[in-house]
Amino acid sequence: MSGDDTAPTIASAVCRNKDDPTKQDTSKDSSPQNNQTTPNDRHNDPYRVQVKSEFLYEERPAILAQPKNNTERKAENDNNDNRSGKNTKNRGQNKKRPRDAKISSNQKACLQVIRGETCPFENCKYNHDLKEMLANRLEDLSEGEKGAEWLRGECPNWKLKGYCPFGLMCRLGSCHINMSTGQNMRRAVEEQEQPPVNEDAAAGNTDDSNGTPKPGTLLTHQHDVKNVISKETIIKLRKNQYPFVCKRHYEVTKQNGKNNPKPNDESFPTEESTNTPALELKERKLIDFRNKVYIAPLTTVGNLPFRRIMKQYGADITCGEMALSHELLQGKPSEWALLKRHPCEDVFGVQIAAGHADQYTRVAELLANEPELEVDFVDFNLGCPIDLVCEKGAGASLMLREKKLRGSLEGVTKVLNCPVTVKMRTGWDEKRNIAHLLVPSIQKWGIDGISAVMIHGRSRLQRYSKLANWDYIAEIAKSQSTDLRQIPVIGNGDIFSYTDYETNVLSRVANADGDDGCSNNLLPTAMLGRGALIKPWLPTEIKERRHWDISASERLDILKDFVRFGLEHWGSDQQGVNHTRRFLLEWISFLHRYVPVGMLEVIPQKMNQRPPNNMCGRSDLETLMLSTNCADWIKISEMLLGPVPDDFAFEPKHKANSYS
Ligand SMILES: Cc1cc2nc3c(=O)[nH]c(=O)nc-3n(C[C@H](O)[C@H](O)[C@H](O)COP(=O)(O)O)c2cc1C
Repeated sequence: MSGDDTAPTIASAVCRNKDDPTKQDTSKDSSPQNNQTTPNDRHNDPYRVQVKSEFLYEERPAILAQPKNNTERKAENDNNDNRSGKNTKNRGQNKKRPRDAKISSNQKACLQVIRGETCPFENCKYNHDLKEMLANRLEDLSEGEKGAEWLRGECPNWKLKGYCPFGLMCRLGSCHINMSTGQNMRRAVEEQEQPPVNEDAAAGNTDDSNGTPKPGTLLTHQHDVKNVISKETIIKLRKNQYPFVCKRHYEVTKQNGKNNPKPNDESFPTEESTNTPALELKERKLIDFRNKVYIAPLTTVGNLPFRRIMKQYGADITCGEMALSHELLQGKPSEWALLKRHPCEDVFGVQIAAGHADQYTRVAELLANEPELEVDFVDFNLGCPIDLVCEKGAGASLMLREKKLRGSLEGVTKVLNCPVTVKMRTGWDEKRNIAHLLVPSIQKWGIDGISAVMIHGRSRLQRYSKLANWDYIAEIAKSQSTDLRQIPVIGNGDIFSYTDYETNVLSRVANADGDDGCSNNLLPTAMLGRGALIKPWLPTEIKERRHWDISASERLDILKDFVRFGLEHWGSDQQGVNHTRRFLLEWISFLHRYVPVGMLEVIPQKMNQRPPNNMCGRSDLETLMLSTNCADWIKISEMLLGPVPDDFAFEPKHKANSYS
């Protein structure tokens, strides 16, 4: 990754040495640190990050935004409530969603015009006047007083493919729009690929208000499902006409007794469907999880652009965000988009949550049948603690329903020829952990194709509070019968440095070879959750066994890459910019928790330690990146994506980024 310290406004504007404002950020020297720690007896609080005293300020640095007082906060909340139309038309919408720049229909280009054709629709509400649109076009993100200069000439689609399907709507379009005619240009690039983005999106043909595609629109910014599922399949799913192989489905549900489909159920097997030939079973592929860095599924923040960053920093295995089976079965593009894989993800899994065997099995059929969709493994979600998911019998509540779980695993493994993994918590309630009973049960079912069980070392009720219980994870790994095929166990929780990995995982893998007669199924695998979010370079640290004192400008470079990947993935028009900003801010709500190694009194920082709230970094940029204030995160987003509208607001979605 290139550390471009000279060009961007950002670097020159804020990346200064703390003592001498004229000096650039000198923390760029990122030589490996040894594992020396300096115990600080004076502040021996295990729940606080021990920061060197010179990095604690008494007077708030000018670079930081002033925190809001209670009156301002209340006014803002009231304003948000009004805007979201509380209890009226916007009920059910995520009220925390940032308010983005609105684009009227007239500002959107008609698809036909962008293509240089005549629009066949009489009442088309989109704009047909290229000249007018050109005159009213929003300026490039890199232009203007507060523009993100570093993006100049960087339309990612144009750069990569020689064509930007967003045409006039592209917020970086100066490089590919003929400014006198409004024509969207093409240029020859080696190995030119087909434009990957939907042209409906290019013309803005999506419903901005809630991100739902209009009828007939398949691909949208957020829901670009090209290379995931065919348009025909989506249509069949929406019309309830997908020809599931009900015979197998029937066999699976029959084992579960009471959940057999009723004769009137749409899923009840018909004469015809029970005669459908079984899917051809191919040889099952294997995945070796040992000595790998595996990025855990992470809803919202574990998106495709983030996973590309993780691959750059040494992640071996990646997994998509949790997808809900009933939404997949309804043919919802936004849900299918969660299964999208980037070519750099060489070992990629998808995670499915369902409460019933027939749902799991049907999704598996779709995964098996869709030629575009290539997944290396399918992960069962038995860990999601959210009420909405658990109430449907999915997520962590599936841990409590063994029969359903067994039927689901049998159904899915019969249909798929890729490995299946199960990710679970320790149990529902920490006082009654059950994973050490469930894992041996799964083993006894003798289902071929289950290649690993991942244990997040907390109960459902604990969510993210308390430390992950690694002793219990080791106990689970030893709980299986030695007479049967052993299922490998991967532990997960609180890995925030290479020493955490060595202490929690490697030492237990080594110790378990001991003479207590128990077999050792704990794999030497670094499964990262929040560690990857807060320190995306953590895979490198683990592989190189070092605490990396990465500089603020290097960290900014990571964010620049994310923005480039985001504009490529979500689109480079205003809506794509809005999505990219939103996901960037969600990520920063984790990233700010990192305290640079060079500022630490005691190395390494631990996941559960709360940093002091009066820290300043070694440069203004580092100080800004340490800020816990949303206003400062927005400021960072403005450096990267240009200014936000005046009434822009953001609140992070995930409570898991708290320290509690
Ligand atoms: C923001 C966030 C989103 C998550 N989303 C998922 C998910 O979609 N599926 C899942 O199985 N676990 C999810 N998890 C749990 C993680 O995969 C992981 O098990 C957990 O964070 C424990 O690891 P950690 O202590 O290293 O963070 C999520 C965790 C976080 C913080």
